[in-house]
Parts: sequence; structure tokens; C-alpha cells
Amino acid sequence: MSNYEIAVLAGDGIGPEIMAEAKKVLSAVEQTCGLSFTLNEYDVGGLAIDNHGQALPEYTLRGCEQADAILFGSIGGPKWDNLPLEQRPERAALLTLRSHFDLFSNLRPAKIYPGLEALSPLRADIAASGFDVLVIRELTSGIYFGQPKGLEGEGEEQFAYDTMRYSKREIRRIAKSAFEAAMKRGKKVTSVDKANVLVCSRLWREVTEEVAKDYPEVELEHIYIDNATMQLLRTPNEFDVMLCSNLFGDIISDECAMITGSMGLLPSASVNETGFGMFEPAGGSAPDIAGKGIANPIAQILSASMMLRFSLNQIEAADLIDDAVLKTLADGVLTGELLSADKRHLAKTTSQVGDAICQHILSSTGQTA
Ligand SMILES: NC(=O)c1ccc[n+]([C@@H]2O[C@H](COP(=O)([O-])OP(=O)(O)OC[C@H]3O[C@@H](n4cnc5c(N)ncnc54)[C@H](O)[C@@H]3O)[C@@H](O)[C@H]2O)c1
Ligand SMILES: CC(C)[C@H](C(=O)O)[C@@H](O)C(=O)O
Ligand SMILES: [Mg+2]
Repeated sequence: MSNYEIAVLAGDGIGPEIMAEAKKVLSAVEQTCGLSFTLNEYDVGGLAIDNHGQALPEYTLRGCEQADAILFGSIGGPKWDNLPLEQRPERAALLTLRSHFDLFSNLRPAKIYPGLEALSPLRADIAASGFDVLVIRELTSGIYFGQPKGLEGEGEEQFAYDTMRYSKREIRRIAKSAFEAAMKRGKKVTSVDKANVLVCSRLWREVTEEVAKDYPEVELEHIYIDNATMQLLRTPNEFDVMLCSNLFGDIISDECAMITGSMGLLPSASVNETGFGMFEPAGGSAPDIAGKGIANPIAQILSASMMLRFSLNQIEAADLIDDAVLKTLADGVLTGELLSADKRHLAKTTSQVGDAICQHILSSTGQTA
């Protein structure tokens, strides 16, 4: 029997609530697929600041290094918002983990699920035309990681700046990820940039064009970021794979999440060149709903599925989870944010949605919870 060591970093806000459901799902997968998971839990983020004085304690980092994969919840929240940037959970833990493991390739698949078309803010006839986009976001460079400088100057002349930088090597490897993904999907890459203004974007275009030559079957188109945000709403089914730099991918993926109906539906995989990865919802710790048992656990559960698919090569188990999620949504077992105001009294809790997904997994082999 294959046994996998998973570093589980639930984090803050809704993190522990939705992680509890992903753990249940992994347990259902153990019972049905003959796999075994050792889930090692570590503090991270604000919780780790409170418990250990730093957002990414040494024991957490070592635990991640020893694991086969990292399952991450979400971090941050108002309690830690006033810390200096370099100590905040987002920078000190999340960005450090991404950089430490060189998790440059971030996959964020977004689609409108059957039966949930009415949830999309897209116009009904446009939503009916379909939406199934894979955002490929460069995750370890760009403006997030350019040399940060302290404040300089005085008074009204005081200034701050962040530096956007990209090397050809960094652009080439993320572009390859996008073309490889497009080969398995709709054979189209839309590269998002701001090449009418930014030097980094000019280089981005040049290198992307070079990479495209190795993939003659894949159509490459370029689009400016501002236009991309608009066309996503106007002609969403024109997109297949969207290749984005770090900041543009952050913004585009939140827009894609909302087109599907909820931030709570968007999973993500962040992988390096060896296939090692960290898997986490694209959304955050959602302080506005934390502690109420109403967060949607699906993004976290689908992130566990991406972990099985992309890092552990357990395709059958991943398919089983994805299928169980589809069935649960089709059954109308939905958290409140997926329901219109007049139907909100029918909302299920985080835990009820997790249970329903487990039930579908177990019943696939005739077991019951
Ligand atoms: N990967 C991460 O850990 C991560 C990602 C994004 C933001 N953050 C952090 O999270 C904190 C809150 O950020 P924010 O409010 O800008 O973004 P957010 O993604 O936490 O929340 C945005 C909106 O989406 C909703 N939402 C998010 N996840 C949901 C879910 N599973 N189910 C239902 N609704 C959901 C929230 O209720 C909120 O209305 C900040 O500290 C931010 O830096 C962390
Ligand atoms: C929390 C923040 C640093 C992070 C990012 O910007 O990458 C988040 O928004 C995301 O999308 O994963
Ligand atoms: Mg984001």
C-alpha cells in the first residue's frame, strides 16, 4: 500500500474549518483507494506568530521539507495586519514557502459547474456559452520578489517602490508550463501582460513567442491585463489557458473564481520542477465568515485532489474526489454563498458539505460513512 506523508498547514481564519473537511475526504480516499496518508500538522501564519513568535517556525519548514506534499489552508487576518510587512503571515510564511521550494508554477483551474450557471455574475446568455479556464500564474518572481527597498526621502517627497523583475529563464519555464497544460486542454494560450508600458512585459512576450515555436499545435495570443479583465466577462469562452505573471495572475484568478460563483470553489496547485508541490485554495482566511461553520470547503478539498493528481500521481483517487464534488453540487448540497437570498435557508454547513462529498466517495465502492 502506498503511504504518503503530508504536511498539513491549516493556518488562520477559515483555514482550520475547511482543512478539517479535506482531512475527512483524504480519510474516505484511504478507505476506498488502498492509499494511506500520514497527516503531520504544523502551525503557520498568524497562529504560528501567536504560538512561536514567527509566521514560519523552523519546525514547520523542516516538516514541509520531509513531506511528500504540503496541504495548505489560508493565513492572515486583522489581528496581524499591523505587523511590519516582512513579519506578516503573507510574506513571512506564504511567500517564503513558495520561494523556498521554488514553487514557480501555480495552476488555478476555474469552471462554471453544471447546475451552478445561475450563480455566475456573467450575463445568463454569456454564462451559457461556458467557462472553463486554467490560470497559470508565475509564483516565485515578478513584483512580489523584486528587491524591496525601505522608505526614502522626507515629507511629501518620501517615496516607496517595489521592483518588478523577470529573467528569461523564469519566463521560459512558466511559459512551458502553460503550453504543456494547453496541449492537454483546448490548445490555446492567452498570455496576459502590459507590454504597451512595462519592460518586463516586453521580455515576457518575446520569450513566450520563442517557447510557442516548440508547440505548433497551440495557438498563442497576447492580451493586455486591463483588456483581459474585461474580455473575461464579455467573451469568457474564448479563453483556455491564461498565462500570467505573479501579480496579474493574482488578480485574474480572483476574477475567475467569482465568475464561477464563489471564491470558495477555486483550488490551486503550486509546483516546482521536480513535481513537489503545495496545494491551497486560491482564496484567503475570510475573516468575515470565519468561526461560523459556513465557509465553502470545496476549494480546499479540490486542492487535496490536485495534490493527488499533480504531486502524488494518484489520478484515480483525484478523479474520485472531483466526481464526488460534482455530484454534491448537483445534489444541491451547497454552502450559503452559493445560494440566492431566497434560498439561503437551505444552506448546508461546511461540515455537511464535507460529509456529503465523503459519502459519494465511499458509496463509489459500496461503503457508507
Ligand atoms: N493563501 C492564503 O493564505 C491567502 C490568500 C488570499 C488572502 N489571504 C489573506 O486572507 C486575509 C483576508 O483576505 P481577503 O478578505 O482580501 O480575501 P479572502 O479570499 O479571504 O476573502 C474574500 C471574500 O471571499 C470570501 N471567501 C473566501 N473563501 C471563501 C470560502 N471558502 N467560502 C465562502 N466564501 C469565501 C470571503 O468571505 C470574502 O468575502 C488577508 O489577510 C489576506 O492577506 C491569504
Ligand atoms: C495572501 C497573498 C500573499 C496571496 C498572493 O497574493 O499570492 C494570495 O492572494 C493568493 O492569491 O495566493
Ligand atoms: Mg490572491
